[in-house]
Amino acid sequence: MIDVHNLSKSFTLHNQGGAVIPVMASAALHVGPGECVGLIGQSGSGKSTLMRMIHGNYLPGAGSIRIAGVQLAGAQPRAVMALRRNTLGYVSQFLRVLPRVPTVDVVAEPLRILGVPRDVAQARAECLLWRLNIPRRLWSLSPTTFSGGEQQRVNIARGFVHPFPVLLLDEPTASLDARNRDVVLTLIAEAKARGAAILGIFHDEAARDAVCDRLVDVTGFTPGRTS
Ligand SMILES: Nc1ncnc2c1ncn2[C@@H]1O[C@H](COP(=O)(O)OP(=O)(O)OP(=O)(O)O)[C@@H](O)[C@H]1O
Repeated sequence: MIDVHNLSKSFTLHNQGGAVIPVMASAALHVGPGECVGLIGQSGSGKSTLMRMIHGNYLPGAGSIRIAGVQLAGAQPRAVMALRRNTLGYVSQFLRVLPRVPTVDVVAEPLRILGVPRDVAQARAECLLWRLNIPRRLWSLSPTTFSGGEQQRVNIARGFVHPFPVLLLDEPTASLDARNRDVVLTLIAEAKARGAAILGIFHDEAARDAVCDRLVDVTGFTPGRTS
């Protein structure tokens, strides 16, 4: 489902004399259906950069990224958007929403975009908000004023509302208490059970151990490394 081959990435710092910073070379990984793979490696080793390339936010310098058979590296923006709509879910730590949109609509939106009827999409959104312990009185309000943990849970609900075949999770349990962390781990386990391929960054080792089948150390993709 996720196949990365020979991926390289450098950043060019245009505001610092065009300095080129090589971050990654010859990166390779595979995540199959029903599998959760955790990215590990010291701070600055390139975990987020790899995740952003796989989500299509950063362009790789070279190499191949196939998501459910679709070549992402070099794909047209329209193809990337279609992949994100149907196949590739992404849960980041931070919620980005338009102001004044009610929480339940924020969560239901990925389903609405796919043409799911409003009542069905809202019911699924409400179920996730309930499971993630977002109080019902907040469902009709915009999440822009919610606490950090509440916003993260809204983001998780939005990420899990459609049964994406491929999921990218960037610190999905970062600011959650133990009770909500367990809910998220259950959602991940359920996604694996229905066959989703999941790639995650989890700084919380207990969470990582609970859901990851394998770990990939991105330090092994540091440019100039001989191993
Ligand atoms: N947009 C960018 N422009 C320039 N350099 C960048 C950019 N994004 C990341 N980098 C650099 O790439 C390297 C890898 O960063 P990245 O955020 O991927 O590491 P990480 O392993 O996710 O770190 P952490 O665990 O601290 O979040 C760092 O040296 C960082 O400074």
